[in-house]
This record gives sequence, C-alpha cells and structure tokens, in this order.
Amino acid sequence: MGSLTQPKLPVIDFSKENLKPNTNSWLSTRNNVVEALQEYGCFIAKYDHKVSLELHNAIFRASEELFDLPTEIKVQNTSNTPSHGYVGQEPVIPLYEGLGIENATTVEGAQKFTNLMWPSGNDFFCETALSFSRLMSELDQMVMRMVSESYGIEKSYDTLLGSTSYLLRLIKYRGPEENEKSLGIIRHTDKSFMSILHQRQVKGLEIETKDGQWIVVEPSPSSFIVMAGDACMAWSNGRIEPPNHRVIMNGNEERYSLGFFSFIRDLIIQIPEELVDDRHPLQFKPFDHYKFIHFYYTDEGKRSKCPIKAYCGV
Ligand SMILES: O=C(O)CCC(=O)C(=O)O
Ligand SMILES: [Fe+2]
Repeated sequence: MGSLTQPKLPVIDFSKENLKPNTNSWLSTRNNVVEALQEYGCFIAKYDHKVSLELHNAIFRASEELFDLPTEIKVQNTSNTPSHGYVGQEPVIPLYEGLGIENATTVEGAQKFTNLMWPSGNDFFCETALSFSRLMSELDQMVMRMVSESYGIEKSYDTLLGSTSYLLRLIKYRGPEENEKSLGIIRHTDKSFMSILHQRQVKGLEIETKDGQWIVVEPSPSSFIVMAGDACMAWSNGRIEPPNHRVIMNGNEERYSLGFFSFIRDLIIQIPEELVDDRHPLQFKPFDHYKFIHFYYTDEGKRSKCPIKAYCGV
C-alpha cells in the first residue's frame, strides 16, 4: 500500500511565539527540522506570525508592479553571478521570468535594485522587499541554528553566518499557450546553501521524494518551503540531500512565486570535522560556493549528474 498513498511533506510550526533556544518547543522543533531535512531535504514551515497576510499580499503586489515594467527596464537587472539577475524568454523555459535582488536583507541592496527599476523611486516596493527578506533570513538562521546544534557544529555555522548573503528572486510564470508545454521550470536541485520558497494561489511547484514520487505543494499564505541546496549537502558531509523539484503549470493562469536563497561569499567552506568519522568518511573537499555556481554553468557542470560532487567530491 505504501507506494499508493500520496506522500506529504512534513509541516513544522514556527509560529509559536516563544521559539527560543533551550526551551522544550525549540528542542522538539529542532528534531523535526533535522529529521525532515534528512528524509526529504525540505519541509513546510508555518510562519504567519511573522509574515502576516498583509505582508504576503504586499510582496506579491510589489512583484506584480515589477513584472509590469517594460522588458528594457527589467533586463537592466544584471549580476556577476549566472542566473542571479534577470532571466526571461529562455527557449527551454519560455514561461519563466525572474529577477533577483542581491544582498536583499540590506538597505543598500534593496535600494540599489529599486532605483535601477524605478529611477524616481518606489518606497512601497523597497520597504516591502526589505521587510520580507529580513523575515526570511530570520527563518533561515533559526533553521540553520537548529541544524548546527543538532550536529554539534555551531562553531562552523557561526563562521558561515558571518559570510552569508541573501538573494531574493521574484518569479512569474505566464500560462502556456495552446500547443505549448506546461513546463515552468525544469527538474533541478538548488545551487544555494538553503532556499525558502513561497507561492501565491496558483500551484505548480512539485518536489520529488527520495523514492521518486512527486509531491504537489499546495500554496498557502502561511506556508514557506524550506529546502536544502547543493552547498548544504557538501557542508553536512552528505547527511542532507537537496531535493529535486520542478514547476508544472496547470491551466493557463499566471503564477507568481518567490525564492529566497542563501549563499556563502568570500569564504572557503570546510566540512566540519565533527561530521567525519569511520562510518561517515569525508565526501567533499573544501570549496568556494560562488566558484561552484560558475562551474555549474559550464558545459561540464551542466552535463554532470551531481554538479556538487563533480566540483568538490572526494
Ligand atoms: O517557482 C517556484 O515555486 C520554484 C522556483 C525554483 O525552484 C527556483 O527558483 O529555483
Ligand atoms: Fe529551485
């Protein structure tokens, strides 16, 4: 029967007011987080005491304003890192359009992006994107704190945290036209350290379990999908595997989503020695996260079945 029942992602409640280290609710949430990440590479976080319905509505209204800008403006969102800036009208994923705010949790990052898109300013966009990003980074850091405590590698995490930068990607998929495929984004794992995804109304995100079943993630204003990226797999010495996921559009309604991604900048990531022993031999060499991303976009990187192993596997 097992394979006939539709698998479900674990749902973990972060909206308890007093989720503070060393409390009982922290410790039980911590266990659930680590178990979920080891089993699925992701989970659904309930986080609506921080991201109110009002902020949920505001960030998607801000996103609509952004996508309504002329393409000539949007293409000005460039980046030194592949796929961190504007992506649109790509032949393999024609329905997809996305822009990226680098250093999204800083005033400078939010302002730089806003001024590029709206030279005469857009305080609503800037403030909404900044507030949303800061709440996402709090969730990310809480999750990472739990993971690192559970593995006894807090010191290693503290080092990473000091070099963490965040990218907020605003994403829109148009509905497929007649005779057009419904693929929104191809099956992939994220190249981030961690990702948090959020969607509005229209579903489409599907996540693959380790035994190859696809779970359709229902959108909800209170739900945030916390997902490991390739860099987290290397850092955890293979304990946490990033899940494959994709977007398949149903019907022809357009779909808005958000991706909040952490990256480690200007630091060689070392696999913590606490995670290496006879039963868990070292699987990854020290690596530079951004160099890995550049490698992924080479022919060799794109061809490899597991880019992070190809890049820094032992
Ligand atoms: O649109 C979504 O829900 C998923 C986007 C995604 O997987 C990505 O940007 O890496
Ligand atoms: Fe993704």
